[in-house]
Amino acid sequence: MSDGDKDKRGMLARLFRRGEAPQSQPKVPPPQAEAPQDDTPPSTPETAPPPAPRRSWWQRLKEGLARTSSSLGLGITELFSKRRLDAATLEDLEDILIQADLGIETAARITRSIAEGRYDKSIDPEEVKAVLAREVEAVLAPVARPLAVDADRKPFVILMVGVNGSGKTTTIGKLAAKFRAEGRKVMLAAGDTFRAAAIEQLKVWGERTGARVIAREQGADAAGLAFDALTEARATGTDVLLVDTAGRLQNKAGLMAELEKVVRVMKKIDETAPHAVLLVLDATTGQNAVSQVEIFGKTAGVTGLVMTKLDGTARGGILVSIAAKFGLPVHFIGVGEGVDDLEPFTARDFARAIAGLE
Ligand SMILES: Nc1nc2c(ncn2[C@@H]2O[C@H](COP(=O)(O)OP(=O)(O)OP(=O)(O)O)[C@@H](O)[C@H]2O)c(=O)[nH]1
Repeated sequence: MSDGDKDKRGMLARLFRRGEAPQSQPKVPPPQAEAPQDDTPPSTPETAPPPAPRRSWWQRLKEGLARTSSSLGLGITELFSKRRLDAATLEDLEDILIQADLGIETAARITRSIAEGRYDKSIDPEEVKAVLAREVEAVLAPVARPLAVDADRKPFVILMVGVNGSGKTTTIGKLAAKFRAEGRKVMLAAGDTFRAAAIEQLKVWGERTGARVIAREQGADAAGLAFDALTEARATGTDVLLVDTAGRLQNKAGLMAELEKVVRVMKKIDETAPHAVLLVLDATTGQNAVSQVEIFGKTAGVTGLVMTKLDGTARGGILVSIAAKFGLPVHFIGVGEGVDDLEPFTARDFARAIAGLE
């Protein structure tokens, strides 16, 4: 079993331990079988114990970004509790911001804003955090855009792309749960035909969310699968088709060519498809995410971003760097493995959470 397969199995085990999976053992259908069609939104069985009180998204966001905010917060508190604002303090502040991956431009913008009218004065660290939040929000506001699902496009096709392990399959599952909760008919295409565990993982998400899953055996042609899925989704009045793809390294030309083929083939059925191409970025990969945006943007025509695993890094500022550099819409962020740990991206909440404000 590869490390990736172990990761996936570990992920599933953790989800089930946390009680987010069905009450019974997950029944993973045999290879090539498809999850049963189910048009009713998922419901809680009558015998199920009452669910534990849910933490709000704000609580989960704050906890998820705690590594970044405490590292920034500690640095800022240490710096400003003893010193007056001078050139050296500003330089140290800039270093702290750059270390959190906020990017050189944004770091300079924040330090400029702090310096204004405060030179040679003592400053409360909380005031610095408030300026940080304000400036980060200003950078992020133009890119915080909800994913608009056009109901006239039936199905609305969402292609998920990204490097290995960035969180594509998990994000598809979380999005399927959201769309199902909105009463939409959802189909999942297990286009990550490279790895058997990815197909199995998507089938489990299909069972959990009541979304039909179109899957084939490992190694099958991903473009053919996407073609069949789109044909069936059209015929069955599906609202949203989410297409998974194999994790690919952005420097592997063959895999990129296969991705282009998936897009080409879907256009034979609907020339406007895919209607959204979401690049899933793992926040823990740091600055490497920048080159992923560049290459996937050229190859796959990325229309928006999802950033996952913001809970796994002290450098969550990478999202701010990417926003400032590319201006691509950021639709969702993930701060954990659970189904509720993905939410639409909002600039103000993210900025306040990263700055450690209440
Ligand atoms: N902590 C944390 N883990 C996450 C998040 N999103 C996904 N993961 C985990 O990251 C691992 C990889 O996620 P997958 O969804 O399998 O990634 P993938 O991009 O489909 O991977 P490939 O199939 O290899 O291309 C899994 O263990 C997920 O549970 C998140 O927001 N936070």
